[in-house]
Amino acid sequence: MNIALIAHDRKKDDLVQFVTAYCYIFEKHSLFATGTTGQRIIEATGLQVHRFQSGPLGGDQEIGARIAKNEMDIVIFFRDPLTAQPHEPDVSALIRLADVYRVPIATNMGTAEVLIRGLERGDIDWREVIKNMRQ
Ligand SMILES: O=C(CO)COP(=O)(O)O
Repeated sequence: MNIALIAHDRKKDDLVQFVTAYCYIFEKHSLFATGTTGQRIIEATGLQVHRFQSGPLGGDQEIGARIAKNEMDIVIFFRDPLTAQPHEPDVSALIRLADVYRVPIATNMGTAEVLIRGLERGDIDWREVIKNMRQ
């Protein structure tokens, strides 16, 4: 599965902790991230992560484009709801596209936990079926 990992600055420690804890699951999948988030994950875990641009420079839009092409299966996006983001329209657009294409998205650690355990159990295998149907 292709998994997008994104965190706003004040949530990056949480995401690094989360990915570290579930490293044994993440290592079985293809990981993508916005620039700085990806760098932090690589440094902390040694996992292979494809990095897009940093969020404010278009990284959210790049991930959104992958969703629109049905190339992203899961999005884990630890948003900071208490800090204004200069690229808020990009953030909204990414979340909107995940809803348009029914891509499972977690915007906080509580939901991410459920999502990643579901992934491990095979609850998200239907994504592979959808991808094969559209090919
Ligand atoms: O701003 C972001 C998402 O909206 C994250 O971007 P960075 O991972 O480059 O900090």
